[in-house]
Amino acid sequence: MTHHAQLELKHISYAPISLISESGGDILTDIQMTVRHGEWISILGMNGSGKSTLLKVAAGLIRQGVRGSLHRAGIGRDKPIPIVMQHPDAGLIGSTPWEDVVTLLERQGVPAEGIVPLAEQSLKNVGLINRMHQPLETLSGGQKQLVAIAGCLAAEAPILLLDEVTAMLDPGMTSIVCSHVRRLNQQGTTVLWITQRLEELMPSDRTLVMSEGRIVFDDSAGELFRRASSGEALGSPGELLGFEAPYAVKVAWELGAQGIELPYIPLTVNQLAEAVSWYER
Ligand SMILES: Nc1ncnc2c1ncn2[C@@H]1O[C@H](COP(=O)(O)OP(=O)(O)OP(=O)(O)O)[C@@H](O)[C@H]1O
Repeated sequence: MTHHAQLELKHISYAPISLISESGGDILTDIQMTVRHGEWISILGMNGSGKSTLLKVAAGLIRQGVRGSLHRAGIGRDKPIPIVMQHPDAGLIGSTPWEDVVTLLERQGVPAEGIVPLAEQSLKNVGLINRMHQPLETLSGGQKQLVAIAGCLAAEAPILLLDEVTAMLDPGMTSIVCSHVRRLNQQGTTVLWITQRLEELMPSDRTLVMSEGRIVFDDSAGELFRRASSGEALGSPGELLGFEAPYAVKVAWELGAQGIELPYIPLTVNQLAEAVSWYER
C-alpha cells in the first residue's frame, strides 16, 4: 500500500458568500488535515460544528469562499468526490440497485464495456449482488445506503465520504452498514466517517472532533477518554469537549483506579470484553 498523502487541507477557512456579505464569521477556521491513503478518519462534533461543511470542502463541492489550500495528490482529476448523505434516498437515481449504479456510471462517461463489470463488482462488495434487480422501495434504509456506497465504489471515488449515513437506521442495519464499510477500509479504501454516535468508533480510529468550525482534537478515539493518570482529576479531552463518556469507558476508568490498565480504552461493551480478555492473557 502506498502511503502518499491523498488529500491535504492547509489553513483552510471558509465563509459562504451570504455570510461574507453580512460580515459574519467563518464556518470553518484554519483547518489543517492530511488524509492518507487507506486511512479511516472518524469526524465527531455537535450539531452545527462544521462537520458537513468540512466534508464538502474536502470533496471539492464547495470552492467559492474557501481560503487556504487543498491538495489532492494521487487523486488525479479535479472533479468533486461524491458524498453519501444521511437520508437513504438522497443520492439515488435509479429504480433498482443495478439501474442506479449503471446510470451513475453512464452519467460519468465510463465507456460502455467497463460499466457492467464495475457495477457488478461494486454491488458484490457491499453484499447486494442478490438484490440488484429488486425495486429500491423494497429495500431497507441501510440497504439503500449500501447502494449509494456501491455507486461511489463503482465511480472509483478515491475516498469514501460518509456524512452520518447511519443516523436514520435502526441498530441492526447500522451495524451491517458499519461492518461493510469497515471491511472496505481493511481492503484499502480510505474512509471519512462523520458520526454523532461514539459506539460506531473503534478505539484505534483516528478521530477528529470539530467545534465551532475548528478541529479541536486529532488523535485515536480511545485517547478521547484518557484521563490524566496522576495529579488533579482533570477530565479527559472528550469530557472537556462535552461528550458523555460511554458505559465501557466508565468501567475502564474504574478498573484503572483499581490498578487494572486495559490495553486501550474501549467505547462499547464488546470492545470492553475484548480489552479485558487481552488483559487476562
Ligand atoms: N451556506 C451557508 N450559509 C450560511 N450558513 C451556513 C451555510 N452552510 C452551513 N452554514 C452554517 O454553518 C454551521 C456548520 O454547519 P454544518 O452543516 O457544517 O455543521 P454540522 O456539524 O455538519 O452539523 P449537523 O451535525 O447538524 O449536520 C451551521 O451553523 C450552519 O447553519
